[in-house]
Amino acid sequence: MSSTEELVKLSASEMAAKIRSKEVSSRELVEAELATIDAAEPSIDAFLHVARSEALIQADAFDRRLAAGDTEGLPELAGVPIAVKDMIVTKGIPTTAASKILQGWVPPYDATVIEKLKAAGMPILGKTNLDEFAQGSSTEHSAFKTTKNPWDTGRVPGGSGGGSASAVGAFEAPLALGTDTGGSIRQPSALTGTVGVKPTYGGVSRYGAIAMASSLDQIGPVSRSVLDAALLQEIIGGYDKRDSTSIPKPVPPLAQAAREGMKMDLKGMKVGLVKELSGEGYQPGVEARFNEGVKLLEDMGAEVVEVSCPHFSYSLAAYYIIMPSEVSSNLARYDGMRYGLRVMPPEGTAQTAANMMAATREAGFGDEVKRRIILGIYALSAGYYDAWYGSAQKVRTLIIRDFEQAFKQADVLVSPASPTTAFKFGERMDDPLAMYLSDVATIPANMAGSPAMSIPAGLSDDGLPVGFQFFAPQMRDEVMYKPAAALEAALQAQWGGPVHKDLKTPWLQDVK
Ligand SMILES: NC(=O)C[C@H](N)C(=O)O
Repeated sequence: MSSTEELVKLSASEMAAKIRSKEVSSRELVEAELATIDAAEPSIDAFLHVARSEALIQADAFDRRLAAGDTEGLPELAGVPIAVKDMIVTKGIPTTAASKILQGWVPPYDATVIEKLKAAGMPILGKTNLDEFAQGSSTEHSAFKTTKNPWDTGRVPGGSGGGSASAVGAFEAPLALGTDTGGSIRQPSALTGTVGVKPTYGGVSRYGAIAMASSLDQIGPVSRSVLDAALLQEIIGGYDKRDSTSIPKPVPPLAQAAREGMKMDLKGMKVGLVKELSGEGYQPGVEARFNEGVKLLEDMGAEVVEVSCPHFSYSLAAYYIIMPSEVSSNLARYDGMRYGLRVMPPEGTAQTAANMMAATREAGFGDEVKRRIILGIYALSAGYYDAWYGSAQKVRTLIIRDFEQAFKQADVLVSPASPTTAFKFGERMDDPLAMYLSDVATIPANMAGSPAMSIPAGLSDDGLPVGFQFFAPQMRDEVMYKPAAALEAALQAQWGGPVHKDLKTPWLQDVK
């Protein structure tokens, strides 16, 4: 039996191989991750809730199934534990969206992706921290705690899914689920040296994902390797009749594409460098690592061309009209009537339903959420609707056309995933625009509904991880997995292992 540290540093597919060869049980893996969580949480704070007993029960059930030889239909990652962003509902396990307004709510049902994880025999370790209702880029807007970046605990892990990214980055979980509305999987992955994928819109069911901006939201994988992300997306993806935007098509062969990529041969592939996603505002160390990555793609036989997507420059502005509009409508359901917090109006005020709702929302929502609800209501109000919301929707169409044009010139597009490395706590909290700009490179894919992913591209001059982003055409997610796996392999050959081999993990020292 390996030590806890050795075990938790394995990739998910390596863990799965050890389960199959009976070297470890699912229970042993869960126990190792729980011990790591206990040791890491005082410094990392990635979890809002650790589902200790549920995870052990699920692991034992899987181990019994394996012992009985009942393995039919089980995917490759069967038995491997996973963490889940607290934006996804889990039956019997508290789900808060990191908001006081949902504190204490225990969902009576599972999201489709959770049902699929359970069917795959994957124990759920717990629920990870996020910016309240997934609104933010640093996880500092959580109503409960701030998650630290394992590469420097004085810095943010990105957001909104900083909890999932840090949990995977700090070896508290081999895998996690996130949600990505404007970059909330990819930007935290870039900042923590993990792999983060936003699948095609409609490729993974949103049933049971707490709605932020429904036309943009998408659930996706966080992992420490490209192959692990592919294997996980194959498990959670596919048609679901309970999500009206779900695409009735099978999941593309993602793991096969990743394995193809690991052969490091990209002859015949055209890679498009997105001109608008570099230059001003991009940290020199980020651009340097990105350019080296592009060079490696070329060395493996890819042809690199520059493509222009002129309307990408408007995507942040249009996103900040469309997203708050949808937020203002989706968050209207938190009315103190049905679930979560209820605050009665102060004494001396009329005890009406309207006053109760106002008091509940005043106490239950944080400042960033209130800011977006106000922006959204304004953008949708009579007289402003056409000017704001209507124009933003037109920009969205132009962004979709930019992608269509670009994919005529290249098979896959690339850019840095985040213009900067991880920033310090507090640095962007008083300046919402600076915070919003963190997502400038990730938002275009959400606007177009197309798939995109970030993989580690090494460390910048400041010693912090840099994310390399790939974009693929809609419903062709496999197209990005091949070059991503190839680049990962080429980089690892250069570094002598995955990027996190250089991560100092003092919290693991005392874990037995
Ligand atoms: N959920 C996301 O992708 C959110 C994005 N970072 C935002 O603040 O809107």
